[in-house]
Amino acid sequence: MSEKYVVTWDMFHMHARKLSERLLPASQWKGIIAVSRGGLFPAAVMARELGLRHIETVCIASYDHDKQGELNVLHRAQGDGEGFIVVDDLVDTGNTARAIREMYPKARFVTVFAKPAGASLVDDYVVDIPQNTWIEQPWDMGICFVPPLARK
Ligand SMILES: O=P(O)(O)OC[C@H]1O[C@H](OP(=O)(O)OP(=O)(O)O)[C@H](O)[C@@H]1O
Ligand SMILES: O=c1[nH]c(=O)c2nc[nH]c2[nH]1
Ligand SMILES: [Mg+2]
Repeated sequence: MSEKYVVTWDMFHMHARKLSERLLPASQWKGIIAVSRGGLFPAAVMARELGLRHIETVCIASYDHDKQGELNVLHRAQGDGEGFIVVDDLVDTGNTARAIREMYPKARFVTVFAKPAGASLVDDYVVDIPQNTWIEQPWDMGICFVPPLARK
């Protein structure tokens, strides 16, 4: 990927709150299925905002840092997703989203970020990101010392 889009915790929180607002009224939902691990972060914010306490996971992995491999489903919440919000942090190529859609055809599937190749696979998302851009999520970063420009 040629570009980077750095996400701070503050911005992530703000976007996840915006996504929650669009899912009102909360009474229509039985709970949330988080696509672990990335989806755990927005799921926590959404659960708080919508007053939902039934949280399930579907544990699916495909990337070794930025290299995509085969989809590996380690655990899945039961059912067809009826009455549930399925949330992931982002949709990129759409491979994960396609698998999720098949598993939970009746759920409302949302993400915080979406790149063009996968955007049409989700019911809603907050931020458009170009396809050539890697999203650096706040949980993958840390605060570090930056030497002053004039240091020898
Ligand atoms: O649209 P795609 O190209 O499938 O990519 C999107 C998926 O990739 C990342 O998860 P990853 O598989 O890296 O696992 P993680 O959530 O545990 O970090 C991200 O959290 C999405 O789930
Ligand atoms: O942190 C991440 N940033 C991305 O842009 C991405 N695409 C797939 N998986 C991803 N993980
Ligand atoms: Mg993920």
